[in-house]
Amino acid sequence: MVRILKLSQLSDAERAKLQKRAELDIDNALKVAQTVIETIRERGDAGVVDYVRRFDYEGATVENIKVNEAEFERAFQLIEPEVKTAIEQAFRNIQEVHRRQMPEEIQLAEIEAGVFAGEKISPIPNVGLYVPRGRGAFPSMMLMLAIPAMVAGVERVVVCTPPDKQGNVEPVSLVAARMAGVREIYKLGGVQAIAALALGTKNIKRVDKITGPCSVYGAAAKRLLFGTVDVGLPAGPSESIVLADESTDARLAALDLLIEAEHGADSAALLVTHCEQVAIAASEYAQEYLQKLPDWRREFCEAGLAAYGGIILTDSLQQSLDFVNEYAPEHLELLVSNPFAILGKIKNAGEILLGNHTPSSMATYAIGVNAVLPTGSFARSYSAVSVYDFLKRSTLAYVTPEGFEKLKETTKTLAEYEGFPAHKLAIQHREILL
Ligand SMILES: NC(=O)C1=CN([C@@H]2O[C@H](COP(=O)(O)OP(=O)(O)OC[C@H]3O[C@@H](n4cnc5c(N)ncnc54)[C@H](O)[C@@H]3O)[C@@H](O)[C@H]2O)C=CC1
Ligand SMILES: N[C@@H](Cc1c[nH]c[nH+]1)C(=O)O
Ligand SMILES: [Zn+2]
Repeated sequence: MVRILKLSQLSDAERAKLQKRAELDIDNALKVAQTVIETIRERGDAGVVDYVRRFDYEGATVENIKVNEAEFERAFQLIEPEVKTAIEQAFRNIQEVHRRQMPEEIQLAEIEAGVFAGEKISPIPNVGLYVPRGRGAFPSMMLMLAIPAMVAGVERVVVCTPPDKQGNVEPVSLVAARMAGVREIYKLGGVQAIAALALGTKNIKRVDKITGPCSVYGAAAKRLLFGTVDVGLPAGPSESIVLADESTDARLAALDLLIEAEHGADSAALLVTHCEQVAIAASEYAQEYLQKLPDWRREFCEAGLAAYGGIILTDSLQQSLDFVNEYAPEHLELLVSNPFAILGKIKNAGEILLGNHTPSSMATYAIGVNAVLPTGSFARSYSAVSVYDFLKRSTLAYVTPEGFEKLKETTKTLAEYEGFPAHKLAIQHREILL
């Protein structure tokens, strides 16, 4: 049985524990990350290689940590035809979604007569994408990061992803990267990846921004290198809420609970409902479906559901909605009779999936919406990865002689008040010079 927790009977401490999820035990990882970062700062490529050898691939050398052309070609040979077809459809949909996000390059509006203001959008010149590979292969994450970067027009896209023990990068990720036009891939994971991208070495030029989900080690490195590089959204252990009402098919609720739970023992998979029958039935079905999973994934589910997840029984749909908004889940499935009717009440969620035919696995792989999402309650303020993660905005202004007349007194008055005489002079002299 998956545990059923009655929300009204939870103590404040129990509620806070749920809310916290698997708060990364980052202290130990911070110590490791500090040492690795300092070594890479001092020893550059040699330091990077030492840590690849220690953590991932014993045969790493300065030469072989960059994926070469032969490896890309081999990846295209290795990929199964049905996987290639699937990747192609995913690619098309992700590209379409992100193309539609692209704003106009230049926006300029007349604010008052002769005063034009707006923005110019430009891509970030160099970005590093982190594609994880600890507890699974993630070609889907390669697509979710590389496609928006490509659509945004980033000039240099660098990918870091851990090698396996034989020194190989997962081949479908290589195919996905190449389809998106990525040419520069390093076989680096965890701290050494983030440090190399942030600090730069002789062989790996530094980037302006790093984005991508990672485990606690990558997260620790990002925390320490914040200030040296833009580290993007906080995307850690996966979490979801399936919201159910009396109309929900408990089998669907149970299935979708397990989508999240199987990611890892640190995943937070929650089913939230005010309907006791649905809660009990879903708990039983989940037990049944768990038996269909391989041992290691089932163990992840059991551990995560007992520690951070489970079924939350509320008193009403409104209480369920309040819980959702307080929790701010990465993924939210509305498995209720009329999801559109309650959509307006959802305030905080990284992703909102509506109805019975929109399970979060489909959003992860095929729909086209981005599956790199903020976790750990950061969906309160951060958004899914999008083209905006790879763009920045310069404000833009143009003032005509007519506009100058309209703004000059205000500018002089405020410059005088703030005590900036050169600011005022630039206006006064223009009145004479122009
Ligand atoms: N929020 C989101 O959108 C997404 C989140 N995720 C999350 O990202 C995370 C990915 O983590 P992983 O699968 O573990 O992959 P990972 O690639 O982040 O971690 C593997 C790396 O960790 C390093 N490492 C492992 N043990 C170490 C040790 N003892 N000391 C120092 N470094 C060590 C190694 O260098 C290795 O390359 C998961 O929590 C997953 O749920 C994954 C996809 C999407
Ligand atoms: N759904 C995952 C990402 C994933 C990729 N592959 C499988 N799952 C997440 O939100 O973290
Ligand atoms: Zn997933």
